[in-house]
Amino acid sequence: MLKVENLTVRCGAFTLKEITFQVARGEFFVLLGPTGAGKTVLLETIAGLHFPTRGRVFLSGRDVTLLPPERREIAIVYQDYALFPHLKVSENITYALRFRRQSERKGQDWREVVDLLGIGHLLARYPGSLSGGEKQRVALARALAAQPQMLLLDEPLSALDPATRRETERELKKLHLALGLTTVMVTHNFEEVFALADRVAVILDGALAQVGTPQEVFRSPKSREVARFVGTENFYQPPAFARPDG
Ligand SMILES: Nc1ncnc2c1ncn2[C@@H]1O[C@H](COP(=O)(O)OP(=O)(O)OP(=O)(O)O)[C@@H](O)[C@H]1O
Repeated sequence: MLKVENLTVRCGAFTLKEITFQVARGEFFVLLGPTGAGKTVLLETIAGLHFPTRGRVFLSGRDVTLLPPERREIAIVYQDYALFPHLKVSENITYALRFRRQSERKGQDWREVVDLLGIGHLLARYPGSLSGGEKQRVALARALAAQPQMLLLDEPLSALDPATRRETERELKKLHLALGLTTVMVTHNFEEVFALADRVAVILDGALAQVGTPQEVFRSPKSREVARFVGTENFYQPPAFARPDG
């Protein structure tokens, strides 16, 4: 579904180095790493908001490396929701559909997404009157109404209080199971990885340090750096063979 091949991206003084991984259709894939590791730059390169200096991005076998964002059929949702304050919730959700012909619309109707997210009662309200959790659901509904091939989420839950965060996490899981949409999410929250991810990629200092299921990455970190990041105490690397002097 998504194939990222040898991706190198320069962003100011920062470089994302030779990133290669694949995400299967319907998979929930998480990019995990400390602050400044390059997760957002990677996500935005997949979305077409940065262009790589080397490497390729393929979506369903199509090389989209040089395509602008609007031709990739990808939706991206940020932690700050980015809703239009002067438009009602319903207008926010249907915003991207205004220029589409009926014949181009496929899959589920936006009202089904509204039902799945339980936000039907909010349609006539303006974003300013919504709670953080409600805004995030509306932002998700707006992204999904455009019927993307893939959903990108940049720390979608990090602005929420712990209780709302867990509730929205469950909603996200439910939505993913219902729609089967290929999803790539950025986070530095370990709990979210275990609650949502089929597989996780650990990004450290602009490089991909390990990819695997959450269990594989947390129980068997491949390097001292990954072990340190995931907080594994019992990482053991046999000492190098000591050569006798002389
Ligand atoms: N447009 C830009 N111009 C210059 N440097 C940038 C730009 N965007 C990102 N960077 C730099 O690239 C590096 C990686 O940033 P990025 O936002 O991808 O990190 P992150 O892993 O998503 O961190 P966080 O978890 O804090 O969001 C940072 O050092 C950042 O300052």
